[in-house]
Amino acid sequence: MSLLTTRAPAKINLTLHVLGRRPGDGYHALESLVAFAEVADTLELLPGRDLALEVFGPTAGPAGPLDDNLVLRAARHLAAGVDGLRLGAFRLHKQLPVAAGIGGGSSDAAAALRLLAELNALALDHPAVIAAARATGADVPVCLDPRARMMRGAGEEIGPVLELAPLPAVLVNPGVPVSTAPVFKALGLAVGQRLDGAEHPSVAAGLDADAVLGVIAPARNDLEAPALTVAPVIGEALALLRAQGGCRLARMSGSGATVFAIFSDTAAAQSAAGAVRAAQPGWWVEPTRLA
Ligand SMILES: C[C@@](CO)(OP(=O)(O)O)[C@H](O)COP(=O)(O)OP(=O)(O)OC[C@H]1O[C@@H](n2ccc(N)nc2=O)[C@H](O)[C@@H]1O
Ligand SMILES: Nc1ncnc2c1ncn2[C@@H]1O[C@H](COP(=O)(O)OP(=O)(O)O)[C@@H](O)[C@H]1O
Repeated sequence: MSLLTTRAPAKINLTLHVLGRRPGDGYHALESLVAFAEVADTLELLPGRDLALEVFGPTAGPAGPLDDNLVLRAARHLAAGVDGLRLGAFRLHKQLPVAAGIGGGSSDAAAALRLLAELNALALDHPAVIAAARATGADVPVCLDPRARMMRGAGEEIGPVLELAPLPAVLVNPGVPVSTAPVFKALGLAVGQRLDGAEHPSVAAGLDADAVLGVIAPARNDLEAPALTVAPVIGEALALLRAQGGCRLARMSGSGATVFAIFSDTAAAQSAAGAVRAAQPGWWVEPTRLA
């Protein structure tokens, strides 16, 4: 079989409610409306006997050692679950910011599972594929088929595709890597402790942009306050986006530091991205659509 290719889009948590900290594994129980951006890493697989990986692109260095790369980890988990799995050499073009709350590594891992599933004629809902996704990281299952949906539990419960209207948006990363674990830790929850914030609104399928805004505006990202204590520059990025014409909502994604803003239309998003780039030339700024 010849070269297989897929894109690994940035994951955006339009909402992220923390319900509490589970007894047992101590992971946090979440309720999150997840969508995906157009901006993406790219992953290729050249089928062959041995598992290999080459990483290149602007954020290849920050992604860390090759052997720890989530692409290889996901492939090894799947190989452990499927006898005689056909493998090959991956080539990852890494351009998403790393440790950024947009699940770049998780999306790369999910992309690796998609390519291996294709090569081995496995369905994406094959139990071994699901198990490998879960074993690789909490965010990997929702990235397997990257389309807007609800994510619950620690990330293992995935709702149906919601077919939301694409939202014109701008993503901004202020250049500070933020690891996920310290942000959850800064919430300060004891194992078994539950939080009683307002319930997550229910999200119907097929909503237009106004209706999506109506649903997410009163919801929240409960990791925003703890992330601000770890990286106060997140507050500057939010303020800059909120000051742009046509900005309807600005919020942090995941555990940060990337923030997103939803705009009234694509032209407003493009012009806001230009203004943010001019004000902060060192920041990562991407006009995009979320769906
Ligand atoms: C916060 C979220 C929201 O989508 O995204 P990111 O900010 O990472 O993009 C995810 O829950 C992150 O998923 P992921 O980055 O795959 O997490 P993992 O590698 O499995 O876990 C990293 C660490 O985060 C904590 N963790 C993660 C998920 C969760 N539901 N509860 C947790 O407490 C644990 O301390 C764990 O050791
Ligand atoms: N393919 C990959 N891309 C990015 N980071 C990776 C990858 N493989 C392993 N990692 C490691 O995973 C950690 C989390 O990365 P990432 O998925 O970018 O975080 P986040 O979900 O917060 O955006 C990084 O610190 C990095 O060392």
